[in-house]
Amino acid sequence: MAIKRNKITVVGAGFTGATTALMLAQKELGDIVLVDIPQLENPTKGKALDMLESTPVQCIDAKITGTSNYEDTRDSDVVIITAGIARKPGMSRDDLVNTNAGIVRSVCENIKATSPNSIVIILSNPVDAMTYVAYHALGFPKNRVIGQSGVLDTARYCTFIAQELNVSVEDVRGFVLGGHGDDMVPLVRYSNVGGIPIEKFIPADRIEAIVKRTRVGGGEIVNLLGNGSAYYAPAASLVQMTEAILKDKKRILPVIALLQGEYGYNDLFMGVPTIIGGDGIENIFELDLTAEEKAALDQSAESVRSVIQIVQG
Ligand SMILES: NC(=O)C1=CN([C@@H]2O[C@H](COP(=O)(O)OP(=O)(O)OC[C@H]3O[C@@H](n4cnc5c(N)ncnc54)[C@H](O)[C@@H]3O)[C@@H](O)[C@H]2O)C=CC1
Ligand SMILES: O=C([O-])CC(=O)C(=O)O
Repeated sequence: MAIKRNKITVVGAGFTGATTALMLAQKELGDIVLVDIPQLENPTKGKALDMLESTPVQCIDAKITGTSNYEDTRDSDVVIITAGIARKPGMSRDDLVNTNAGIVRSVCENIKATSPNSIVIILSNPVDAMTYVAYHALGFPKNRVIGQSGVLDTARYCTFIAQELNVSVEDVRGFVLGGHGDDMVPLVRYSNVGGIPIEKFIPADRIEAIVKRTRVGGGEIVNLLGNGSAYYAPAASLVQMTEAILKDKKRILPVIALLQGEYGYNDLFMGVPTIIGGDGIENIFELDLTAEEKAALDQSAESVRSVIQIVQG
């Protein structure tokens, strides 16, 4: 039997989508189809061709194509949705909800028709609510609909810890729970450097500053860029999730999952630690939380719920 190459579709060929496509290719995770709207078909083809022409230089074997026709995405193994508008300084992610809900819904109808067996990763903001929209539009089992927030938020948190201690980022471990908003919950108690709790190294006021900076990490980049939002670290996060799926790595990653009783929440999409492998979300870990941590998570859950209510109409 011939061994099949992985096929990965990236919907939205803007900053995050194009960067993700290139990073996926650089890891040789499969052949990549980049999709955008018909009005942007030529620029999308141009970006894909430009990336493809970099492959001999980079010694990469990956086909990269651009299109606006979902037929070209047929039977993708993984579909990444980055389609939608991004915020500008002064806006919150929630300001994007109505526009992006319409976009994500229409994209998902196409994906459902052409790649019914795919695992779908959603990036478009406000991402917890967009993952809800995608889940309902796709009708796929919950393990195959995954939102990206925690990998990125954790990457920012770990960057700041490594900077604070001037140690390798490789030795920093931690994770961030909750919604992808300013009340997300970096879990200090479960964070360590080389296995040693960060509280042994970093004074409480500095930890508090790192937690605060993590919570507004997206906004910090938005303010610096001036005309859009982050894309390098978001793309790297999407690639890590895709690799975990396609290589069935069973990585422990914080992602947005449908909660049905976990942590006491029902029918809520929010960031929690999971096992990510060939079946998508293969398990959700329920951690013991202190009363303070649970109260912070409740507040984040409430924020997510209020945005989900907008898309419920
Ligand atoms: N969850 C997260 O951690 C993050 C989420 N984001 C979100 O990702 C989204 C994309 O961000 P960027 O790539 O920077 O924006 P961008 O504006 O550079 O690209 C978005 C692309 O989506 C395309 N698009 C719009 N409607 C479409 C449709 N119906 N079908 C296909 N493509 C469509 C646009 O033409 C554009 O090329 C935004 O909503 C942003 O807020 C960005 C970074 C991190
Ligand atoms: O901040 C934004 O609008 C984009 C995003 O979600 C992030 O970078 O965390």
